[in-house]
Amino acid sequence: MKLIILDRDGVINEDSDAFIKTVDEWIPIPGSIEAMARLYQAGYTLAIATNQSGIARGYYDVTTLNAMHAKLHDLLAQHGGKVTYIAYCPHLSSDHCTCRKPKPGMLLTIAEHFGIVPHQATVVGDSLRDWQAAAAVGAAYAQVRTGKGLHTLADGKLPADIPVFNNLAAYADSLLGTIPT
Ligand SMILES: O=P(O)(O)OC[C@@H](O)[C@H]1O[C@@H](OP(=O)(O)O)[C@@H](O)[C@@H](O)[C@@H]1O
Ligand SMILES: [Mg+2]
Ligand SMILES: [Zn+2]
Repeated sequence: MKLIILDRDGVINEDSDAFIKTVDEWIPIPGSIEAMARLYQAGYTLAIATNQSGIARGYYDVTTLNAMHAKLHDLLAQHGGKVTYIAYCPHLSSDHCTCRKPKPGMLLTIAEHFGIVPHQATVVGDSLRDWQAAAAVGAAYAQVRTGKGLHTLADGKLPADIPVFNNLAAYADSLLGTIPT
């Protein structure tokens, strides 16, 4: 199985330091929906592992989160794409859960769901904690410059050999060997 586990905010959709609190604030990064559709049509299975501490903070609830993901599913369906599994962590760091990135709990849950070992997956993220979660289970990792990506890269804590892409579309182009349009 070719499994790609995507971070959500800053990779698929625009991120905000004020959190993405409503369906209207959930806005796809240009090219990301199309990139996910191309990956799906090329035989990749797509999943999402996303921290959503905004739930614990009371900024939005699970019903709103599900409405954001319904919007994502609809957009993907319109483009012939699909995301098969969405894992989210609703907790705060102080909750000491096992699912909040940088812990790999969501990656382990996703891998178990698909019956694979986690190191067979590739994680795509914009934040250091996305890489840390991937590294914890030996999964491959690709960094994007969107969302908090440039800030993450400027921090200089990512290993120098991590592949970096301008956005999810560029990652898909690289993986699929397509020439950017
Ligand atoms: O990038 P993913 O994991 O999909 O989601 C990140 C979001 O849950 C939010 O995560 C928060 O981090 P804290 O939860 O406050 O540490 C902040 O970085 C927000 O800007 C961001 O929107
Ligand atoms: Mg992110
Ligand atoms: Zn959690």
